[in-house]
Amino acid sequence: MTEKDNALELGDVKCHFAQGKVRAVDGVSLSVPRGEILSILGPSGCGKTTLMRMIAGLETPTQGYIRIHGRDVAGLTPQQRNVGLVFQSLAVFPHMTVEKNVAFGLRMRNVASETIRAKVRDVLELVQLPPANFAARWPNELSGGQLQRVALARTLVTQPALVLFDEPMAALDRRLRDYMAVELRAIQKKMGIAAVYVTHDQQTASTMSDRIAVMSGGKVLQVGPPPDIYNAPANRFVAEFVGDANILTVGKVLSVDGDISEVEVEAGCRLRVKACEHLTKGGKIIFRPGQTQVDVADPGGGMQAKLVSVSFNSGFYHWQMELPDGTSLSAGSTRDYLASASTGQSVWVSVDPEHTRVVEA
Ligand SMILES: Nc1ncnc2c1ncn2[C@@H]1O[C@H](COP(=O)(O)OP(=O)(O)OP(=O)(O)O)[C@@H](O)[C@H]1O
Repeated sequence: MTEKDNALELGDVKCHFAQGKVRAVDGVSLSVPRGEILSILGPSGCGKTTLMRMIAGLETPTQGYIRIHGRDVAGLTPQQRNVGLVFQSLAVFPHMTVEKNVAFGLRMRNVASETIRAKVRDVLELVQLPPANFAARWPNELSGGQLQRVALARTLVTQPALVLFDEPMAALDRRLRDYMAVELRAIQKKMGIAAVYVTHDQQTASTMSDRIAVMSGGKVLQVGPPPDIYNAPANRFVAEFVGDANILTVGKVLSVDGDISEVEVEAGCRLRVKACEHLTKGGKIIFRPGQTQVDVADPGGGMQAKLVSVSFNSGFYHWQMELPDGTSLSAGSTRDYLASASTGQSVWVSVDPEHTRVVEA
């Protein structure tokens, strides 16, 4: 892929505050190909908003370059960058109808009124707010999800080179947020505009994105498609941030047989894991609850644990176990493998070595 195919490129971008004492963004390099939606996922304070503000032209980088469709945007104003912003705080204008809200950006650009009317109608159809029902409504006559669509339509109507979303759905409830994530992705794909979506919510990031960049302490720790980030986390932070993870510490490597190695974990049991360069004392063995098996009898090579709790939610059984040293493990399945067990009883926990991953201590 050539640089021209990228809608956005960041090269070693830094933003330091307070004479360098606060390194809000500390050397981020990323590219977003045309038509892609990339999520920046990270906890509060990791530098997501500062990164977005630099792309939008609202904050000046301390170092590094930002290119939008191949053009270095240093020194350009937010308007000159032709970047669309959808921020949670950027509410729609309460004193304007839906149609006027959406038309606003085009009117500021002195577009002919006939063209404005046609474009506003098209974009309202696209965000599923049929103009016949919604064009004349006032913001206080809309639901949270509908308001979100108006904000999106208002940004898309100007056909920006890139759209930046900063937690626009944080105020919506879980169900609506999940629904809007699917919708937003469909609209973005239809328009073909590249987008960067900032969130601390891994579920929204997974649903929405082609790729996720996980950030912590001003740095990008891993970039990849959602399944890669989930199944092959680069380190413990990523593993725990993008879902539930069972984590055991390597005590001693007992044997290596090709790709598979048997280890004794610090919690005192033995486990077969996929061999890799981090397989040394202190390395962290990570496996997902959905890939963890539980049995009432030892299937061979299982770890004996105490069943602590059982719950059922959305079609999944969820079991919480404890190893003799108190380390917690969890497992989940649509089938009730422990139907005959009661809490407090011994069960066996095992995992296919193929589903384990060992990362640095
Ligand atoms: N203007 C500023 N002056 C000094 N420090 C700042 C400034 N803006 C941000 N910071 C600090 O930089 C760090 C990153 O802030 P940022 O707002 O980018 O994080 P975030 O990941 O977007 O967090 P949240 O999800 O809570 O919005 C924080 O420690 C913040 O306090």
